[in-house]
Amino acid sequence: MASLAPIRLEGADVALHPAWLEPADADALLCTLRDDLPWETHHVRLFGRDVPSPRLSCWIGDAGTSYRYSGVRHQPLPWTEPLQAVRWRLERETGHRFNSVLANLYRDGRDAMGWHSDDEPELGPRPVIASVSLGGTRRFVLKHREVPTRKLNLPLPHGSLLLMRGDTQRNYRHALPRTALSVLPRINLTFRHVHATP
Ligand SMILES: O=C(O)CCC(=O)C(=O)O
Ligand SMILES: [Fe+2]
Repeated sequence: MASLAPIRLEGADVALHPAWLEPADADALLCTLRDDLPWETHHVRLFGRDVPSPRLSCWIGDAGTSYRYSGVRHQPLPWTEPLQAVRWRLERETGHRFNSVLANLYRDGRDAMGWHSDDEPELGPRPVIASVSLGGTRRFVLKHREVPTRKLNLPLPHGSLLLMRGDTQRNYRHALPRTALSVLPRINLTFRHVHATP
C-alpha cells in the first residue's frame, strides 16, 4: 500500500491513506451499506440509565465474536458480500486479520462519538483497528491520556483508510465530535480482531 502514510504522533502508531478506495467504489459501498445494513440505535449505560447513542450502528462478524459495549454483550450479524470484500482486501494489504466490524452511520453533524479507546479486553493488549470512512468528511480527534499537548485533528475523507496499531489505544483516546457545519451523512467501518471469550 504505497500511500498508507505514517502520521507522526508520539506513543501512537497511526497511518492514513486518504484515498484507499476509488471514488466510484466508495460511492457504491456507501449506498449499499446505507440501504442494506439493519441499522439500529445502540444504548450505553450512563449513571444507571440507558442512553441512546447519537448515531446508528451495526455489529457484524464471524460467529463467536460477541462484543461487549457498555456492559451488554452483542452477537454479531453475518457478513454481507460487500463487507467481506473490504475485509479481504484489508487483510491482504495490511497483513492483519480481522474477524468483525463495527459500522456506524452519522446521519448529520449532530451525530457523533464521544471520547473513548478501543481497548475492550477481547481486543487484546495492542489491537489493530482498520477504519474505513465513507460519505461526508468528519474530523477525527486523537488525544493523549496524560499529555494534553499531544493531540491530533484528522479529517477523514470519503474512501479513506486509517490504521491504528501498537500502543495507540493504550496511550490515546479518540472521538468524532459534533459539528455545526452542514455535512453529508457518513459511514465509518472499524474492522477489528476480537479474541474468543468464554
Ligand atoms: O467514526 C469514526 O471515525 C470513529 C469510530 C470509532 O471510534 C469506533 O467505532 O470505535
Ligand atoms: Fe473507536
